[in-house]
Amino acid sequence: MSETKVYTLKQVEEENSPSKPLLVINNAVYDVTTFLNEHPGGEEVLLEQSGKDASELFEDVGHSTDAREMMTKYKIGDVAESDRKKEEPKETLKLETTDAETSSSWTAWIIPAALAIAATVIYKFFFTK
Ligand code: HEM
Repeated sequence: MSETKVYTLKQVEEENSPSKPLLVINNAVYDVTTFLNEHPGGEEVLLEQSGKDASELFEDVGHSTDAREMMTKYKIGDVAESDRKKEEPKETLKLETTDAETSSSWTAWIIPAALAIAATVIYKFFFTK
């Protein structure tokens, strides 16, 4: 825990071995060697994912807060900025979504407003007759 290194995904793959299984979860690197026997989900799933990014599977299981606290003991480093793929596209998508929502909300205002004006004009014609 004291030493925090920066790993590229390639380095994780290379340093990973059956005697030293490494996992990438949410952009952090974990050495689960001493945790294999303790994992309530079994050592097999950890070994299967070793050397890889297991974030999705880890989140799919819905690990508890206890599990998340526990994993800090096995953290040996972080994934290099250049290899952190997931965060960036999400931010870009969020911005795009916000833009689309903003423009569609304007459209959503213009259509009812136009309908209201049209209705007023039509009613006025009826009342004048
Ligand atoms: C360092 C990383 C990990 C830690 C500290 C950890 C810890 C735990 C803990 C404490 C539990 C018990 C339930 C809970 O408290 O949520 C659990 C269950 C489980 N874990 Fe993990 N886990 C890790 C990584 C993974 C990964 C990468 C996978 C899948 C590839 C996985 C699959 C499972 C499964 C399937 C269970 C459910 C077991 C059951 O309910 O029968 N875990 N884990």
